[in-house]
Amino acid sequence: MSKIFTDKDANLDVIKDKKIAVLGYGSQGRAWAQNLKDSGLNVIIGLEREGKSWELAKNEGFTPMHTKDAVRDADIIIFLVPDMVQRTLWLESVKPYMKKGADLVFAHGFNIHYGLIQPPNDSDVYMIAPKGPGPTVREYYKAGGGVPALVAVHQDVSGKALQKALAIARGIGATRAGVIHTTFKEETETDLFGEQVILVGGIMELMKAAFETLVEEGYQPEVAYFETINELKMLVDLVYEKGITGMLKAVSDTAKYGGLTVGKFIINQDVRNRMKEALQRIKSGKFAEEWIEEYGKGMPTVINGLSQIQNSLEEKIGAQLRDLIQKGKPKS
Ligand SMILES: NC(=O)c1ccc[n+]([C@@H]2O[C@H](COP(=O)([O-])OP(=O)(O)OC[C@H]3O[C@@H](n4cnc5c(N)ncnc54)[C@H](O)[C@@H]3O)[C@@H](O)[C@H]2O)c1
Ligand SMILES: CC(C)(O)[C@@H](O)C(=O)O
Ligand SMILES: [Mg+2]
Ligand SMILES: [Mg+2]
Repeated sequence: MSKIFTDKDANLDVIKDKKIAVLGYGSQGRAWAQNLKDSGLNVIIGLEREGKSWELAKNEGFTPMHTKDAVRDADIIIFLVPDMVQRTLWLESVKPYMKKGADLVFAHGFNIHYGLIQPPNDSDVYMIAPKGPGPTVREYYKAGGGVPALVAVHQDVSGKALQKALAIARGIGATRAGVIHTTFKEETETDLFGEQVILVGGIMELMKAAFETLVEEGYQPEVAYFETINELKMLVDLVYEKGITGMLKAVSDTAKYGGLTVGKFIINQDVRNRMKEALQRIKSGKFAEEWIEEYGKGMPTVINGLSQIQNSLEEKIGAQLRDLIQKGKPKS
């Protein structure tokens, strides 16, 4: 079994006197900045523009600075802007202004693994990759818990890069849940695979396909929504709490039999073959190439895809039912 690092393996002392510049105040940036600050660390926020993120950071107790000023005397520089923005930010606002030998830190390996950022030889380069969305990183930390993470070291000039990665993992709460040591390559490839094949792409299309099949066959959309989208959370919660076996034990024997037989008919060998194809595209760098090109064109596929989803029947039904559904949620 992989070694799992927890609080007892991570000491904040190694970074407690360092100035930490968090670049970006979005999904992860906001969560990391607040968690690191609440862990007693010295955090400053670096942003390119005085826009929405700037206002939010200010309203939440930070004094944001322009990136070039934030990195000037930072000891640790954390890239928490979108992956496609990091290279330009690095070249234009970090590299020319950073202190010699400052640490470069990432939450995902994309830019280092695919060679978009070439760090100087005298910097420690490491990663702490939370295995969950930014708002959850904050929510779990505030409630006394944490979201698990992976750590990896790309360059270790000081000989302390892993210790510092674990300290940051502790500062954001991840060592409360468990941290695994990996490589930039393994994190990048598995993270992209996970979000494409199941967490974002797979689950979204499975929900949509099941919902739309029922509606096309004349069933009430509200019934279809409860069945194919809303209840998913409860079954995933059971898997989260008690494993797949625990989930199977909670459902009827009819659901167990139907699930164990029809599940394999739906997610069949063809699907597994296409999963391997998707992984191959990631490993070969083809996906990265395509994503960089899409970003360069202004992300038309992302913008159109999002707009189609926003205007879909399942989203309209979900919006109508959500107030009522939320009232049924446990209050704790
Ligand atoms: N979103 C997640 O839950 C998640 C989970 C694990 C790892 N990561 C990784 O964390 C990093 C940050 O991702 P995110 O989703 O938190 O980013 P995000 O999209 O939420 O970042 C938005 C922030 O980046 C800044 N920003 C946006 N566009 C910019 C531009 N053109 N120039 C300069 N600054 C700009 C702004 O401060 C903005 O608030 C990425 O490497 C991502 O892969 C994200
Ligand atoms: C939250 C995810 C999907 O796990 C992350 O990898 C991301 O890129 O947002
Ligand atoms: Mg990701
Ligand atoms: Mg991920």
